[in-house]
Amino acid sequence: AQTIRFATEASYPPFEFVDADNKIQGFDVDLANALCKEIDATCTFTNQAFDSLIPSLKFRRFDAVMAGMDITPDREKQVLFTQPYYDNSALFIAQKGKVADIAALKGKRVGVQNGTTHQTYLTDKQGEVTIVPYDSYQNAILDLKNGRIDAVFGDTAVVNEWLKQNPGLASVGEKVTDKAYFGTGLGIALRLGNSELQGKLNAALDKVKADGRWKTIYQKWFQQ
Ligand SMILES: NC(=[NH2+])NCCC[C@H](N)C(=O)O
Repeated sequence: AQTIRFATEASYPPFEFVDADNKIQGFDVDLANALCKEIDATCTFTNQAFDSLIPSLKFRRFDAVMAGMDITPDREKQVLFTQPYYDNSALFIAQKGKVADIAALKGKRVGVQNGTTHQTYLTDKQGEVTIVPYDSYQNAILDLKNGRIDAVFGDTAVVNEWLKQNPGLASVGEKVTDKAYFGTGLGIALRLGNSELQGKLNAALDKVKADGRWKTIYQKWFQQ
């Protein structure tokens, strides 16, 4: 059977995280395994910095990136995406009672992970905030709790997870859905030209979406 080498950045529950046994787990991993089963492939997962995923994919260190990655026009110039496998949006989070709304973020320090759409959006659209880049969102949340930064900007599903774990934090303003930045959903990134693998994964996605497997995996990770 074919082996598909997946890479991710595993500090982003519930999409991907490293468990107590040092195994990479989460929605993306379960979905990837369902797709691989469908196409009779063996799948492996490795973990590395988010901003190095696309460059390493191009260098053929692995075959696919599944990392809660938004399908955006910018990235589509560099990689080939599957059809969307999850609808996405973004949300700000801060200490409860500290930031009234998005306008109140003016002049404040906002943490984002390097290489994310959140970082690009703030750079282009929120010139008045001070962007504080992190290697991982885990470290950004620690700094938010310690008061070193005023807010963090991340994917809505992940922000909701942080809210569950941290009663002292609250979301700020409405979800941000600007398609130019947050795209048309999350996709699996492949090398440009790898339409063979794209075709297989898209057909497998159609299957698992239609037969209820997608929903089962969704409920496991996104419903408490
Ligand atoms: N595994 C991760 N750390 N993912 C971060 C993804 C952030 C955002 N959805 C993006 O595509 O840029």
